[in-house]
Amino acid sequence: MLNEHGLNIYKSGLFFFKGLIIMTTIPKDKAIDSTPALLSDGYNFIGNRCDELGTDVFETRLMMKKVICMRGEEAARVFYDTDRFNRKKAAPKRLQKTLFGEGGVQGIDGESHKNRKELFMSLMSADSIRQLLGMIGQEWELAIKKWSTLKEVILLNETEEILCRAVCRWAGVPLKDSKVSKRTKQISSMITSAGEIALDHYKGRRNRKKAEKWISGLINKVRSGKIIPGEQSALAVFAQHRDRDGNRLDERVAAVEILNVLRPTVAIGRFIVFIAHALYIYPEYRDKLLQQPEMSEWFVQEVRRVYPFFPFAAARVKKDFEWNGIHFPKGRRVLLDLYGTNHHAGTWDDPEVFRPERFKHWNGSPYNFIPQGGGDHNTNHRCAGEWATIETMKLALDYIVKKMRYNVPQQDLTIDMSNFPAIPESRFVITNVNSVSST
Ligand code: HEM
Repeated sequence: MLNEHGLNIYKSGLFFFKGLIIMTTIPKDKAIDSTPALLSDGYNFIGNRCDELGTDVFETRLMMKKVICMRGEEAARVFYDTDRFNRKKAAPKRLQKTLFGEGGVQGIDGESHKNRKELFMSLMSADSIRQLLGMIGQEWELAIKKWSTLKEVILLNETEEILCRAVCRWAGVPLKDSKVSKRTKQISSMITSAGEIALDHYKGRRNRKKAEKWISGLINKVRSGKIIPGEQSALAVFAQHRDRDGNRLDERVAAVEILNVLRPTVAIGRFIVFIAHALYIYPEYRDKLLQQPEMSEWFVQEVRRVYPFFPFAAARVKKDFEWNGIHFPKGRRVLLDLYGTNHHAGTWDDPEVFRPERFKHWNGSPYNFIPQGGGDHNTNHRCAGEWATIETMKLALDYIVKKMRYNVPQQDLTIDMSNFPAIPESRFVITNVNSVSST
């Protein structure tokens, strides 16, 4: 489209003069509203448009509202600048009703965010993560024994149960054997329903309500002294925390935050399925993993980089600012493409190729590899559980490669990139599972 000066306003790099300031017109998506395109392009929605427009930042409309989309290391650096962006009212309501919950750490800013985040980070000491891994390891041992008696195993469902049992124990949340399946399904539904429409979405909302009620009940019992969880457990930390004025967290908000520990830990099951998928597609890495101790970390990082999980992070412009000559108006919703940044050709050679060795030379930037958000874990909204996730994945890789044998029968392993969150259609079925003794 041409503007009144005959310039194509959809392309980046064109300038117009406004007084003495040189402003770049933000490249614009051609569609009147791109919501249908978001649903069909899925994880590639921002990347496809950036490639078409020759830019890393463009404006579009989603649900008829203007949104700025960005990708890449420099964009991430700006996005995580807390002087420029806020999280209040940034995430769509439908995500709050299913995935995140309302009133939780994801949607708060400034001092209150820092204080709340401290509670999460206090759970993530090396010692505490070691304890979690110990519990997950015990569950893996039991699960592999059980799987060897089964005709077939759906890896996603089973690993979610392993993680649900372990994280509840670690978090001080009592969970009877008879309730494991029900609670795992409830938690898993919060994850899958976030991107669903109609019925499945409402099922997710219902499951969130039930889970919040369950955890609120436990918080009540802790506060009235009916149960005494481990001192440093998530249940104790969130139920007993008092702010500077001596006030407790609202019971429902505390429940949301405890679920902010349980839910994403169960979600690591998805990354474990991607590990199994990658080992199936690239079997040559099995030997490398046995021979090179560093390979385990690189492999896990490459799985987090290549496979689709969290597509975007959302924020709102805190006050008007200019970046690279582009105007960001106060209040505008901005989406940072997490998946697209991990696949950015400016940072990653052959970004679509699965090559764990690339992590030998990764520069460790907090802005170019951001599957769980970027910036600083304490002061930004970067995932509190990132280290726990990496260690849990390394443990799973160890079990899958060294402590069990299995077959991968014919099945539909297609990963539909328009599904949020994406997963192989079959959820990864394995058969003939045998445990391998370590002697
Ligand atoms: C399955 C693996 C995981 C993925 C893909 C993941 C991804 C993410 C992402 C993308 C964010 C938001 C970043 C942003 O908004 O800038 C986030 C935030 C968060 N994650 Fe994770 N996460 C995972 C595991 C975990 C685990 C294991 C925990 C806790 C035990 C956890 C706790 C949190 C919390 C509390 C936040 C909010 C942080 C804040 O708002 O300051 N996550 N995660």
